[in-house]
Amino acid sequence: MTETTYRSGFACFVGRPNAGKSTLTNALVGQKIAIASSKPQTTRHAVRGIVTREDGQLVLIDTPGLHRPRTLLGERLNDLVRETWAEVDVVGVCLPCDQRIGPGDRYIVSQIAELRNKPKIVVLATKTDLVSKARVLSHLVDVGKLGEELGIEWADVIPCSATEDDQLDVVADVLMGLLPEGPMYYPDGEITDEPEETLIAELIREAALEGVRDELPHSIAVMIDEIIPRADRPEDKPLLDVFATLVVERDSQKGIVIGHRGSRLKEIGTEARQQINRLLGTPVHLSLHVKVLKEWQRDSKHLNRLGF
Ligand SMILES: Nc1nc2c(ncn2[C@@H]2O[C@H](COP(=O)(O)OP(=O)(O)OP(=O)(O)O)[C@@H](O)[C@H]2O)c(=O)[nH]1
Repeated sequence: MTETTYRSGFACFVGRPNAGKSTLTNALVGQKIAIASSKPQTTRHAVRGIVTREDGQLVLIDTPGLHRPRTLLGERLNDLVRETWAEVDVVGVCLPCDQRIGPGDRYIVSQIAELRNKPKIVVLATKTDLVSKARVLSHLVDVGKLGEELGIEWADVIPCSATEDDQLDVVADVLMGLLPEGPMYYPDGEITDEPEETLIAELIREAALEGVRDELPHSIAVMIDEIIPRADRPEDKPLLDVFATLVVERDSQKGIVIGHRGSRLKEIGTEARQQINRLLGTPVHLSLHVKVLKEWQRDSKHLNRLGF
Protein backbone atom coordinates (compact mmCIF):
# COMPACT_ATOMS: atom_id res chain seq x y z
CA MET A 1 0.00 0.00 0.00
CA THR A 2 1.33 3.44 -0.86
CA GLU A 3 1.16 6.18 1.73
CA THR A 4 -0.41 9.29 0.27
CA THR A 5 0.71 12.64 1.52
CA TYR A 6 -1.92 14.76 3.22
CA ARG A 7 -1.53 18.38 2.16
CA SER A 8 -3.02 21.46 3.73
CA GLY A 9 -2.67 25.18 3.55
CA PHE A 10 -4.04 28.51 2.52
CA ALA A 11 -4.75 30.16 -0.77
CA CYS A 12 -6.31 33.40 -1.85
CA PHE A 13 -7.53 34.80 -5.11
CA VAL A 14 -6.50 38.23 -6.25
CA GLY A 15 -7.39 40.30 -9.27
CA ARG A 16 -9.07 43.42 -10.40
CA PRO A 17 -12.61 44.16 -9.27
CA ASN A 18 -15.14 41.86 -10.93
CA ALA A 19 -12.45 39.35 -11.96
CA GLY A 20 -14.57 36.54 -10.53
CA LYS A 21 -12.75 35.85 -7.25
CA SER A 22 -15.81 35.45 -5.05
CA THR A 23 -17.66 33.34 -7.60
CA LEU A 24 -14.68 31.04 -7.92
CA THR A 25 -14.37 30.73 -4.14
CA ASN A 26 -18.05 29.84 -3.88
CA ALA A 27 -17.87 27.34 -6.73
CA LEU A 28 -14.89 25.53 -5.21
CA VAL A 29 -16.39 25.45 -1.76
CA GLY A 30 -19.79 24.52 -3.16
CA GLN A 31 -21.75 26.79 -0.91
CA LYS A 32 -22.44 30.46 -0.87
CA ILE A 33 -20.00 32.04 1.54
CA ALA A 34 -18.15 34.93 0.00
CA ILE A 35 -20.22 37.80 -1.24
CA ALA A 36 -20.56 37.79 -5.02
CA SER A 37 -22.18 40.67 -6.77
CA SER A 38 -22.05 42.30 -10.14
CA LYS A 39 -20.79 45.54 -8.57
CA PRO A 40 -17.03 45.87 -8.26
CA GLN A 41 -15.25 46.15 -4.92
CA THR A 42 -17.81 44.46 -2.79
CA THR A 43 -15.62 41.97 -0.98
CA ARG A 44 -14.32 43.46 2.22
CA HIS A 45 -13.94 40.76 4.79
CA ALA A 46 -11.42 37.96 4.56
CA VAL A 47 -14.12 35.31 4.32
CA ARG A 48 -12.78 31.77 4.23
CA GLY A 49 -14.06 28.78 2.45
CA ILE A 50 -12.69 25.33 3.18
CA VAL A 51 -12.32 22.53 0.66
CA THR A 52 -11.76 19.21 2.43
CA ARG A 53 -10.80 16.15 0.40
CA GLU A 54 -9.21 12.78 1.06
CA ASP A 55 -5.83 14.06 -0.04
CA GLY A 56 -5.85 17.43 1.62
CA GLN A 57 -7.50 20.55 2.86
CA LEU A 58 -7.47 23.89 1.12
CA VAL A 59 -8.46 26.99 3.05
CA LEU A 60 -9.52 29.80 0.76
CA ILE A 61 -9.23 33.35 1.91
CA ASP A 62 -11.16 35.95 0.02
CA THR A 63 -9.39 39.29 0.10
CA PRO A 64 -10.60 42.68 -1.00
CA GLY A 65 -8.96 44.21 -4.06
CA LEU A 66 -5.82 46.28 -3.96
CA HIS A 67 -6.41 49.89 -4.95
CA ARG A 68 -4.61 53.15 -4.85
CA PRO A 69 -5.86 54.30 -1.44
CA ARG A 70 -7.92 57.47 -1.34
CA THR A 71 -9.46 57.08 2.10
CA LEU A 72 -8.48 55.62 5.43
CA LEU A 73 -10.65 52.63 4.59
CA GLY A 74 -8.64 52.18 1.38
CA GLU A 75 -5.36 52.18 3.27
CA ARG A 76 -6.59 49.65 5.80
CA LEU A 77 -7.87 47.40 3.07
CA ASN A 78 -4.51 47.45 1.28
CA ASP A 79 -2.69 46.54 4.50
CA LEU A 80 -5.12 43.70 4.99
CA VAL A 81 -4.44 42.42 1.49
CA ARG A 82 -0.65 42.44 1.96
CA GLU A 83 -0.96 40.73 5.34
CA THR A 84 -3.06 38.03 3.75
CA TRP A 85 -0.63 37.47 0.88
CA ALA A 86 2.23 37.04 3.31
CA GLU A 87 0.31 34.28 5.09
CA VAL A 88 -0.84 32.11 2.23
CA ASP A 89 0.88 29.25 0.40
CA VAL A 90 -0.66 29.98 -2.97
CA VAL A 91 -2.06 33.06 -4.63
CA GLY A 92 -4.42 32.58 -7.55
CA VAL A 93 -4.27 35.60 -9.82
CA CYS A 94 -7.61 35.91 -11.59
CA LEU A 95 -7.23 37.37 -15.07
CA PRO A 96 -10.61 37.26 -16.80
CA CYS A 97 -10.46 36.06 -20.42
CA ASP A 98 -12.94 38.70 -21.54
CA GLN A 99 -10.65 41.55 -20.47
CA ARG A 100 -7.26 42.57 -21.76
CA ILE A 101 -4.47 42.40 -19.22
CA GLY A 102 -3.96 45.99 -18.14
CA PRO A 103 -1.97 48.25 -15.83
CA GLY A 104 -4.22 47.29 -12.88
CA ASP A 105 -3.40 43.58 -13.29
CA ARG A 106 0.30 44.37 -13.77
CA TYR A 107 0.28 46.43 -10.57
CA ILE A 108 -1.29 43.66 -8.49
CA VAL A 109 1.05 40.97 -9.80
CA SER A 110 4.12 43.17 -9.37
CA GLN A 111 3.11 43.78 -5.75
CA ILE A 112 3.01 40.03 -5.11
CA ALA A 113 6.32 39.56 -6.91
CA GLU A 114 7.91 42.06 -4.55
CA LEU A 115 6.85 40.26 -1.35
CA ARG A 116 9.72 38.84 0.63
CA ASN A 117 7.95 35.58 1.44
CA LYS A 118 6.59 34.98 -1.99
CA PRO A 119 3.72 32.50 -2.23
CA LYS A 120 3.42 30.24 -5.26
CA ILE A 121 1.49 32.02 -7.97
CA VAL A 122 -1.10 30.40 -10.22
CA VAL A 123 -2.93 32.25 -12.97
CA LEU A 124 -6.62 31.54 -13.26
CA ALA A 125 -7.85 32.69 -16.64
CA THR A 126 -11.46 33.11 -15.53
CA LYS A 127 -14.73 33.43 -17.44
CA THR A 128 -13.75 31.19 -20.37
CA ASP A 129 -17.47 30.81 -21.12
CA LEU A 130 -17.70 34.42 -22.24
CA VAL A 131 -15.18 34.20 -25.07
CA SER A 132 -14.10 32.08 -28.05
CA LYS A 133 -11.38 29.41 -27.84
CA ALA A 134 -9.15 31.62 -29.98
CA ARG A 135 -9.51 34.47 -27.52
CA VAL A 136 -8.65 32.14 -24.60
CA LEU A 137 -5.49 31.15 -26.45
CA SER A 138 -4.36 34.68 -27.15
CA HIS A 139 -5.14 35.54 -23.53
CA LEU A 140 -2.88 32.70 -22.39
CA VAL A 141 -0.10 34.05 -24.62
CA ASP A 142 -0.52 37.45 -22.93
CA VAL A 143 -0.38 35.75 -19.51
CA GLY A 144 2.93 34.18 -20.52
CA LYS A 145 4.26 37.57 -21.60
CA LEU A 146 3.17 39.14 -18.31
CA GLY A 147 5.15 36.55 -16.39
CA GLU A 148 8.25 37.18 -18.50
CA GLU A 149 7.89 40.92 -18.17
CA LEU A 150 7.69 40.78 -14.37
CA GLY A 151 10.19 37.96 -13.94
CA ILE A 152 7.63 35.58 -12.47
CA GLU A 153 7.44 31.88 -13.00
CA TRP A 154 3.78 30.89 -12.84
CA ALA A 155 3.31 27.66 -10.91
CA ASP A 156 0.47 26.94 -13.32
CA VAL A 157 -1.94 28.67 -15.68
CA ILE A 158 -5.52 27.35 -15.81
CA PRO A 159 -8.35 28.60 -18.02
CA CYS A 160 -11.64 28.07 -16.19
CA SER A 161 -15.21 29.18 -15.70
CA ALA A 162 -16.77 29.29 -12.25
CA THR A 163 -20.30 29.71 -13.52
CA GLU A 164 -20.11 26.93 -16.13
CA ASP A 165 -18.04 24.56 -14.00
CA ASP A 166 -15.29 24.48 -16.61
CA GLN A 167 -12.02 23.02 -15.26
CA LEU A 168 -12.89 23.68 -11.62
CA ASP A 169 -11.67 20.20 -10.74
CA VAL A 170 -8.32 21.08 -12.29
CA VAL A 171 -8.20 24.31 -10.29
CA ALA A 172 -8.86 22.39 -7.07
CA ASP A 173 -6.28 19.71 -7.94
CA VAL A 174 -3.58 22.20 -8.82
CA LEU A 175 -4.12 24.38 -5.76
CA MET A 176 -4.18 21.33 -3.51
CA GLY A 177 -1.02 19.98 -5.12
CA LEU A 178 0.89 23.17 -4.38
CA LEU A 179 0.19 23.01 -0.65
CA PRO A 180 2.78 21.73 1.78
CA GLU A 181 2.36 18.53 3.69
CA GLY A 182 0.23 19.29 6.71
CA PRO A 183 -2.62 18.34 9.02
CA MET A 184 -6.36 18.82 8.57
CA TYR A 185 -6.85 22.22 10.18
CA TYR A 186 -10.62 22.16 10.30
CA PRO A 187 -13.04 19.30 10.95
CA ASP A 188 -14.55 17.81 7.81
CA GLY A 189 -17.78 19.49 6.86
CA GLU A 190 -16.80 22.88 8.14
CA ILE A 191 -17.07 25.36 5.35
CA THR A 192 -16.01 28.57 6.94
CA ASP A 193 -14.69 29.75 10.27
CA GLU A 194 -16.05 33.24 9.87
CA PRO A 195 -18.32 34.08 12.76
CA GLU A 196 -21.95 33.69 11.76
CA GLU A 197 -22.47 37.32 12.55
CA THR A 198 -20.06 38.39 9.81
CA LEU A 199 -21.71 36.12 7.29
CA ILE A 200 -25.14 37.43 8.21
CA ALA A 201 -23.90 41.00 7.83
CA GLU A 202 -22.44 40.14 4.42
CA LEU A 203 -25.73 38.61 3.26
CA ILE A 204 -27.62 41.73 4.27
CA ARG A 205 -25.07 43.95 2.55
CA GLU A 206 -25.28 41.85 -0.57
CA ALA A 207 -29.08 42.17 -0.63
CA ALA A 208 -28.77 45.93 -0.15
CA LEU A 209 -26.30 46.18 -3.04
CA GLU A 210 -28.61 44.51 -5.53
CA GLY A 211 -29.64 47.05 -8.11
CA VAL A 212 -27.87 50.08 -6.66
CA ARG A 213 -25.48 52.14 -8.72
CA ASP A 214 -22.37 54.30 -8.65
CA GLU A 215 -21.24 55.60 -5.29
CA LEU A 216 -23.68 53.78 -3.08
CA PRO A 217 -22.05 50.32 -3.05
CA HIS A 218 -18.99 51.72 -1.33
CA SER A 219 -21.05 53.64 1.18
CA ILE A 220 -23.06 50.77 2.62
CA ALA A 221 -21.93 48.86 5.68
CA VAL A 222 -23.91 46.58 7.96
CA MET A 223 -23.78 46.27 11.73
CA ILE A 224 -25.41 43.34 13.49
CA ASP A 225 -26.90 44.75 16.67
CA GLU A 226 -28.26 41.57 18.21
CA ILE A 227 -29.08 37.97 17.42
CA ILE A 228 -31.45 36.41 19.97
CA PRO A 229 -33.37 33.16 19.91
CA ARG A 230 -37.08 33.87 20.35
CA ALA A 231 -37.95 32.88 23.92
CA ASP A 232 -41.35 31.24 23.64
CA ARG A 233 -40.53 28.81 20.83
CA PRO A 234 -40.58 25.00 21.10
CA GLU A 235 -37.12 23.44 20.83
CA ASP A 236 -37.77 21.81 17.46
CA LYS A 237 -39.12 25.05 15.97
CA PRO A 238 -36.61 27.73 16.84
CA LEU A 239 -36.81 31.28 15.54
CA LEU A 240 -34.00 33.79 15.62
CA ASP A 241 -34.49 37.51 15.92
CA VAL A 242 -31.78 39.37 14.04
CA PHE A 243 -31.49 43.11 14.54
CA ALA A 244 -29.24 44.87 12.08
CA THR A 245 -28.41 48.39 10.99
CA LEU A 246 -27.61 49.41 7.45
CA VAL A 247 -25.12 52.25 7.61
CA VAL A 248 -24.87 54.82 4.81
CA GLU A 249 -22.89 58.03 4.48
CA ARG A 250 -25.51 60.57 3.46
CA ASP A 251 -29.19 61.37 3.99
CA SER A 252 -29.83 61.03 0.26
CA GLN A 253 -28.48 57.47 0.37
CA LYS A 254 -30.72 56.70 3.30
CA GLY A 255 -33.67 57.67 1.12
CA ILE A 256 -32.54 55.35 -1.67
CA VAL A 257 -32.04 52.40 0.64
CA ILE A 258 -35.42 52.87 2.30
CA GLY A 259 -37.28 53.54 -0.96
CA HIS A 260 -40.81 54.80 -1.50
CA ARG A 261 -42.75 54.12 1.70
CA GLY A 262 -40.08 51.66 2.77
CA SER A 263 -40.54 49.44 -0.29
CA ARG A 264 -36.84 49.03 -1.05
CA LEU A 265 -35.94 48.25 2.55
CA LYS A 266 -38.67 45.66 2.61
CA GLU A 267 -37.24 43.96 -0.48
CA ILE A 268 -33.77 43.97 1.05
CA GLY A 269 -35.16 42.44 4.22
CA THR A 270 -37.03 39.68 2.39
CA GLU A 271 -34.06 38.75 0.22
CA ALA A 272 -31.58 38.82 3.12
CA ARG A 273 -33.91 36.84 5.38
CA GLN A 274 -34.18 34.03 2.84
CA GLN A 275 -30.41 33.89 2.47
CA ILE A 276 -29.88 33.87 6.24
CA ASN A 277 -32.47 31.12 6.66
CA ARG A 278 -30.54 29.06 4.14
CA LEU A 279 -27.21 29.76 5.83
CA LEU A 280 -28.33 28.92 9.36
CA GLY A 281 -31.00 26.36 8.58
CA THR A 282 -33.21 28.21 11.06
CA PRO A 283 -36.05 30.62 10.35
CA VAL A 284 -35.17 34.18 11.25
CA HIS A 285 -37.08 37.34 11.82
CA LEU A 286 -35.02 40.25 10.52
CA SER A 287 -35.38 43.83 11.73
CA LEU A 288 -33.47 46.30 9.59
CA HIS A 289 -32.80 49.93 10.41
CA VAL A 290 -31.01 52.50 8.32
CA LYS A 291 -28.65 54.99 9.85
CA VAL A 292 -26.48 57.79 8.47
CA LEU A 293 -22.90 57.94 9.71
CA LYS A 294 -21.43 60.90 7.84
CA GLU A 295 -18.22 60.07 5.97
CA TRP A 296 -17.73 56.78 7.84
CA GLN A 297 -15.08 55.66 5.37
CA ARG A 298 -12.79 58.49 6.47
CA ASP A 299 -13.38 58.28 10.19
CA SER A 300 -11.25 55.89 12.21
CA LYS A 301 -13.75 55.65 15.05
CA HIS A 302 -16.54 54.64 12.69
CA LEU A 303 -14.24 52.21 10.88
CA ASN A 304 -13.35 50.51 14.15
CA ARG A 305 -16.99 50.19 15.09
CA LEU A 306 -17.79 48.65 11.74
CA GLY A 307 -15.01 46.14 12.16
CA PHE A 308 -12.43 47.45 9.68
N1 LIG B 1 -19.94 34.43 -17.35
C1 LIG B 1 -19.26 34.35 -16.20
N2 LIG B 1 -19.44 35.29 -15.28
C2 LIG B 1 -18.73 35.18 -14.14
C3 LIG B 1 -17.80 34.13 -13.90
N3 LIG B 1 -17.25 34.32 -12.69
C4 LIG B 1 -17.81 35.44 -12.19
N4 LIG B 1 -18.70 35.97 -13.05
C5 LIG B 1 -19.50 37.19 -12.87
O1 LIG B 1 -18.65 38.30 -12.76
C6 LIG B 1 -19.15 39.24 -11.79
C7 LIG B 1 -18.11 39.48 -10.72
O2 LIG B 1 -17.84 38.28 -10.01
P1 LIG B 1 -17.30 38.28 -8.53
O3 LIG B 1 -17.02 36.87 -8.18
O4 LIG B 1 -18.18 39.08 -7.62
O5 LIG B 1 -15.95 39.07 -8.75
P2 LIG B 1 -14.86 39.52 -7.67
O6 LIG B 1 -13.55 39.40 -8.34
O7 LIG B 1 -15.04 38.77 -6.40
O8 LIG B 1 -15.26 41.03 -7.52
P3 LIG B 1 -14.91 42.10 -6.34
O9 LIG B 1 -15.57 41.59 -5.10
O10 LIG B 1 -15.52 43.33 -6.90
O11 LIG B 1 -13.42 42.18 -6.25
C8 LIG B 1 -20.42 38.62 -11.25
O12 LIG B 1 -21.50 39.20 -11.95
C9 LIG B 1 -20.28 37.14 -11.58
O13 LIG B 1 -21.51 36.51 -11.75
C10 LIG B 1 -17.65 33.13 -14.93
O14 LIG B 1 -16.88 32.18 -14.84
N5 LIG B 1 -18.38 33.31 -16.05
